[in-house]
Amino acid sequence: MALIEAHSLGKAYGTTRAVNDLSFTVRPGSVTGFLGPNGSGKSTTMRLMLGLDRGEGTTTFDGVPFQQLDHPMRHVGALLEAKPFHPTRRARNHLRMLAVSNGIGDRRVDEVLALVGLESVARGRPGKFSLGMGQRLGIACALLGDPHTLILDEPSNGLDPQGIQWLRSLLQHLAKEGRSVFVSSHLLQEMSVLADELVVIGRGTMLANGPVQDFIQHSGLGSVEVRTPDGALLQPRLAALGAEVTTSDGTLVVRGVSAEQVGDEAHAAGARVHQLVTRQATLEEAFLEATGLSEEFRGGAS
Ligand SMILES: Nc1ncnc2c1ncn2[C@@H]1O[C@H](COP(=O)(O)OP(=O)(O)OP(=O)(O)O)[C@@H](O)[C@H]1O
Repeated sequence: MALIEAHSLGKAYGTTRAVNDLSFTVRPGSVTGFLGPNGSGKSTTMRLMLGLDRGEGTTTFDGVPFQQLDHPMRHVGALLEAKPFHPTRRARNHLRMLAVSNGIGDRRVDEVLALVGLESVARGRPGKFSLGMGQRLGIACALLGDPHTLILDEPSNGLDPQGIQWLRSLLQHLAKEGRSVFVSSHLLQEMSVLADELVVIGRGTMLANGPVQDFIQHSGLGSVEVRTPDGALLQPRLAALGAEVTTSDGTLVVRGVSAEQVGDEAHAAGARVHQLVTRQATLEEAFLEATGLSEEFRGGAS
């Protein structure tokens, strides 16, 4: 078991509410993606979960708050935005220091260095590491205690495409082993293939929480595209059902009704259908729709 339960998390900076009454659970065996626009409160939420910021609410790991865990690194592995590496302390020594203070043996240090692909630079100094190498060292720290729970803030930052694919397989593998993985990312395409569940926030407030597929389907942005020479027969029937219908190149683009309903109406109207395609919204489209009104920082039109 490795259940994370966050209850009524909240945090204000002066008069700004960065996080507002957030409650969610991260189930063992799943990757839960944490999405929100810039400045929506993701990093603050993760710090609150780990007791690194003072605020409202509680987070428990199998029922126990982070501060009350014996050897916390063995229970919860965390990667936060600010990397606390000493720039001149060699990577392996940094890991060894962490290991000793958490009762973890040297063998595990070498294991995690190999796991993140940093064996060849184990004696290198993080100050000279690229962004991606620093990120891999951060992931090694998070994995050091072989924890059953991971909280990772933008772990794919600075990773190249191979690195992102590697990280995806690693996190999915760890989740399959029964661990809980809570991970934030701005890479929505990546999140759509990585995550099972989502927590989506805007301006510190919960916008959606549940399976990725539900979030995409509820967006209302999916459509059914019908290629028909008899659009004039079909269109009014679909409109009468409440569908939103637009035409493009002899194809009706229908929103708000299912493919079955479109097929049935075409049959009833005697309209010939040459092609009928269901097009699902992308996670990016669903995310933009859900967070559109809650963006903290919005660029002007170019
Ligand atoms: N130390 C701080 N002092 C004052 N305000 C802060 C502090 N840290 C964060 N904030 C504010 O709290 C809000 C949430 O910030 P946070 O960094 O948690 O967002 P985020 O979702 O992680 O953003 P990003 O995606 O850009 O990393 C923002 O309005 C930010 O300006």
